[in-house]
Amino acid sequence: MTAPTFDDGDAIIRVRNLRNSFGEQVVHDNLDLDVRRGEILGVVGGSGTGKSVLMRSIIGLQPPDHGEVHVFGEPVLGANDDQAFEIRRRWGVLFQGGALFSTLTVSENVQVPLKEFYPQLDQGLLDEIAAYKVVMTGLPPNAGPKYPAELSGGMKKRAGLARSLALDPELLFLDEPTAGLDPIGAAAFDELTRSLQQTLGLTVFLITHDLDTLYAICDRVAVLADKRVIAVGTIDELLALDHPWIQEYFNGPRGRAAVSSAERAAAKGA
Ligand SMILES: Nc1ncnc2c1ncn2[C@@H]1O[C@H](COP(=O)(O)OP(=O)(O)OP(=O)(O)O)[C@@H](O)[C@H]1O
Repeated sequence: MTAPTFDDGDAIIRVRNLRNSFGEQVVHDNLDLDVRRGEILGVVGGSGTGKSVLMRSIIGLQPPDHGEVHVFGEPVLGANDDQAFEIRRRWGVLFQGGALFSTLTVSENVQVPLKEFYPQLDQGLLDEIAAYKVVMTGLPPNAGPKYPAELSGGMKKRAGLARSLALDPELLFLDEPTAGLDPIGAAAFDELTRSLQQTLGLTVFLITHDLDTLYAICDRVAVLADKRVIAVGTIDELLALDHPWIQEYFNGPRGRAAVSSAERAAAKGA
């Protein structure tokens, strides 16, 4: 199997020798990963391989046993409060399930990070920025005053995305953003992610089980297995590797269906 290369000079995220464990359970060991500036990197792996734990380690919510994590060239681990504040300001996170505050409206949810990072902003400006982010994610303007319970699953994801974009981040973390959406809703969310990434020049770290998403919008894919990232590359590069999980994942019935669907979409667009 071709060894993945980890010497990218323009890495916006750089993880080295990461180890995470919970009691006896070692989730990551000797894990390395580079995410290039401007790419959408899909992160895949079997259930429980530690995709979410990896994301939490990168954003500083899961202190590892050891290892190094640099984001924007700055060390995330061991950063003091001021340094952590400055780094966090530059990324947005959409957690699995959206993680909206149920007692706040969509607009108020979007304002949470704005108030934390820019407490001097007056209410009028906060409302204006929130309204802009709501519309930017394809929600109707009247979604702003609604509570999460009043939204469909797809609208909740968009509201979560609007909140993750509140601070105009350079880097976006998305944890299974299309989980639970019907195929049309999922495809629309993929399209939104791609178009925002292109217009805003974002880098996207995207955890997904959705093969259609990988084919539709990911520039490269990182595969988690055996407690580490076993390969990173385009889908074609991964398909050339002789690893059983990769072959089964991409060449199994769902993988083949995703290829057909991507080919149909390409033919339609041509
Ligand atoms: N706070 C925690 N305490 C104990 N174990 C944890 C904790 N967080 C995660 N784990 C364990 O770490 C492993 C990896 O979890 P993680 O949520 O990262 O998996 P995943 O690859 O994202 O899975 P899925 O695709 O099912 O969402 C799992 O076995 C999980 O039970």
